[in-house]
Amino acid sequence: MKVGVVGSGFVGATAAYALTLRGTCSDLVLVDRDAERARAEAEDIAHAAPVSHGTRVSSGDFSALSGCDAVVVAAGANQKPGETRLELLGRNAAIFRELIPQICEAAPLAALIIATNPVDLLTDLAASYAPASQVVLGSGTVLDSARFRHLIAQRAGVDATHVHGYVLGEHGDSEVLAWSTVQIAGLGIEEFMAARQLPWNSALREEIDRGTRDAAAAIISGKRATYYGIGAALARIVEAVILDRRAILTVSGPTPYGIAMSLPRVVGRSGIEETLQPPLTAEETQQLERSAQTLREALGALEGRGERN
Ligand SMILES: NC(=O)C1=CN([C@@H]2O[C@H](COP(=O)(O)OP(=O)(O)OC[C@H]3O[C@@H](n4cnc5c(N)ncnc54)[C@H](O)[C@@H]3O)[C@@H](O)[C@H]2O)C=CC1
Ligand SMILES: CC(=O)C(=O)O
Repeated sequence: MKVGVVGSGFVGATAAYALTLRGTCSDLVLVDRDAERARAEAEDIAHAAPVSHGTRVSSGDFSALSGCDAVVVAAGANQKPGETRLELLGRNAAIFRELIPQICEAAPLAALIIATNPVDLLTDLAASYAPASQVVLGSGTVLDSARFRHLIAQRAGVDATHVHGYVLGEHGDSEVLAWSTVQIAGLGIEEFMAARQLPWNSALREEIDRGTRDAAAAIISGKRATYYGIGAALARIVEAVILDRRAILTVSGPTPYGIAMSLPRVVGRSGIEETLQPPLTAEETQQLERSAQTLREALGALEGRGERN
């Protein structure tokens, strides 16, 4: 299995490192318009291979992506403190117009896994710039769902891998924390906390909501970028695709709302194999519709400025 990473900055390099530590692929190639950066990151990550799974790690230009089964796309601008993800749209859409056709030409059989923000809109744009045969999906709210589960696990005092629950909609400020989907040991959050005699109330719920929604801004203000969480999430998504895991992940792709965003999906060799619609409360459904509206408006504004094509 061969995986490419285009954009070898904080996110791309960390995803490559996570893939190396997981032993997901035999070959990994890093590409960046800053070729020296890609070379240096590849060399550094390659030094982890002999003490992990022996992955062959290299760097190159687009032609080095030939034969890739999956390509992670993490090229483009990241947020500065105080900036929203949607504010990156114009800059990163311009990069994608040139970049996506080059990747698809070099690696026509690769599944493209988009991380660049705003990830839902760039997933939509990437799919429109790629041939119809190319699998394209976005990392969506896989990271947000992990943050949500982490914060719930802390309060519940259990292993986060045993906490289930989904963040849906935009990977961004309008995302929907679907509390009705949270399950621990087959119990809803309130039942679980009551069964363990742990405190649970609306203030704790609000604290988890804010902690999930504001996680990126809080990390960016402290260290300029987020990359460990998303690096691990991207490695997990790549693995689900190339190893046909049929994992349930909230990746971003087409929805009945007329825009790409996250819903729980079965992810395997052909990318999104199935989209699932959990039974949400009326309030969650409304929030999801508002999230879709936010994304449609942002894309409409880009089109209005003639910057889509
Ligand atoms: N989806 C998610 O959950 C997350 C997404 N991100 C997003 O990932 C993206 C990358 O973030 P960072 O790695 O922190 O930024 P970074 O600035 O560290 O890296 C971006 C890299 O892209 C490269 N690049 C730019 N244009 C290129 C092109 N045309 N061809 C090849 N390489 C190109 C740059 O040279 C740079 O090395 C941002 O848009 C950021 O917002 C970040 C964290 C989480
Ligand atoms: C930067 C970003 O999108 C995140 O960490 O969620």
